[in-house]
Amino acid sequence: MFFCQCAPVFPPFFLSRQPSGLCFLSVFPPPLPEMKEKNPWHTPATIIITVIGVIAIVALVTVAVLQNRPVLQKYKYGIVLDAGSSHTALYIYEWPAEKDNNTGRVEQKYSCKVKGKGISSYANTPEKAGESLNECMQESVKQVPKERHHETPLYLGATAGMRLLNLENSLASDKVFQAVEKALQGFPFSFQGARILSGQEEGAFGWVTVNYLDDRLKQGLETTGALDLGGASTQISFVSDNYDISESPSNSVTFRLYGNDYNLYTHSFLCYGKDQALLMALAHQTKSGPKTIVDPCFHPGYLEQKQYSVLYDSPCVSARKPQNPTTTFSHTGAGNFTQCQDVVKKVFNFTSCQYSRCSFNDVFQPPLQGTYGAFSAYYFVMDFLNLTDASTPLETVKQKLASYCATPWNQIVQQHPTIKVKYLSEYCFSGTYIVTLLTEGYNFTSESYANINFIKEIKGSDAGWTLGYMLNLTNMIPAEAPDLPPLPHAGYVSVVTITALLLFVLVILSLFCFCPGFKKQPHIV
Ligand SMILES: Nc1nc2c(ncn2[C@@H]2O[C@H](COP(=O)(O)OP(=O)(O)OP(=O)(O)O)[C@@H](O)[C@H]2O)c(=O)[nH]1
Repeated sequence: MFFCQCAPVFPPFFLSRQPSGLCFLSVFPPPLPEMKEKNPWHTPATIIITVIGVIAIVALVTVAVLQNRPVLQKYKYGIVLDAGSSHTALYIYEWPAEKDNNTGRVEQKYSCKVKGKGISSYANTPEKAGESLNECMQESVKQVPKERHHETPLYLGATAGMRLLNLENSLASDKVFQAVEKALQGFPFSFQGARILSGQEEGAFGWVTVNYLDDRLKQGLETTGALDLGGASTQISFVSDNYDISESPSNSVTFRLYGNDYNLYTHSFLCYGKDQALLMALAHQTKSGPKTIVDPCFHPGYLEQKQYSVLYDSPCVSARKPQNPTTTFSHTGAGNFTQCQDVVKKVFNFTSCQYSRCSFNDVFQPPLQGTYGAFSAYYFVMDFLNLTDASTPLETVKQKLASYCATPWNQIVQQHPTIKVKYLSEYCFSGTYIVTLLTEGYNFTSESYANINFIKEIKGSDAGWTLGYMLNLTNMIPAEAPDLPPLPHAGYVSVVTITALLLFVLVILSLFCFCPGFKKQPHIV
């Protein structure tokens, strides 16, 4: 039977040979032989192994430390211009450069509100549409690091304002786009074109944005619906388990994102943004071409001279223009919420529905489901009215609106001296319109109204279609879930280091215990 020579190990441990011949690890030194032995640590093999071991441990620890050191992040960028009916906004998004095709989180780095009105308002002076973008674009040049300029995609998406202009005068719409494209090509970014988004795209990308920012897509959680109220159109998008696509295929958008399939219901109502809805409500009240209207949606004491030509300029109302009206009319307020709701209801058609169920205007809508994020003008208006708290019951919302609408105009102006008079005068109408659209239009009840969250942004990024649009065009959301390694990086390095250390100790022990080549007879001097 082979028993090893008891060889030296690292202090403070000692290997001592028992009478049976086996070696035992002990903290006590073996009894000194009567003969004087040469120090066994000084054998060449032991020294070489120890040095290699120490170098290996130092190397492993260095690698582990370096690997886990926070590295200076490099980012990539994307720019999207939201050319809306009321104004244009620019957004810069950034994400870690090394993760751009799957796991990296895209965040809004910067936003800029273009001065002036939306690009559709420049139909008669298209070159000014291009010029209007210069200030925000120049700021973008500073915001994006120079070395990234040429690879930063730049997109312009136009929504309902340009949809309406295109319907009304497609030549004028083309000229506005030409001017805008020429202006954007003058910047050092990778310009990817300017185009009108369909209402369906606007709704679907708004839904993608909200659910992406909430991390619902990556984690495969139940999604939240998206309610977007613009100036000229409004969108509703949600996933409903009871949505039979065959009933209305045009409202369906299907996605496969991170390995999950989504069948989204979405609809965009052109002319039902809050500015166009106000024009429709005014058109309803001026059908006969009166000189004065007493509008329940405006505060008592409000008085403004308005022009018929401006009111009926929009294609949403132009067909209803009264015959031979006077040039102007006096727009006065009565401040009555209930009567205002009656006026607002007139802009919807609730009577015709060729489907199993409808929202309004003969548009199919499946049963509402889950929670909703309501953004853009939903947020601006409800935030001003202090009605964004989801715990406020619908009845209380209506009461507060009634009290706000009844407040005299001069009092309102005094209470809010810094707010633009145009915005201020319209909050009574806008609030009433929002409540009516949600309850009478989309069929939210007192109960389901509590599922609506009025939001401006999520985790620092604005809610809206722009982020979803860019994520789609840059393929930033994979159809399949990325294969993630079973261990995080730090865990992987730790496991490797500990395993290597254990192996090293094991090798040393086995060398001395089982390898005859390493047997060393004590030198007797
Ligand atoms: N009170 C208030 N209203 C705002 C503000 N910004 C925009 N609005 C108004 O809110 C409405 C919606 O604005 P946006 O979401 O920018 O809509 P848009 O993109 O111009 O319109 P669409 O082309 O229909 O999408 C418009 O009537 C704007 O005039 C704000 O800061 N405060």
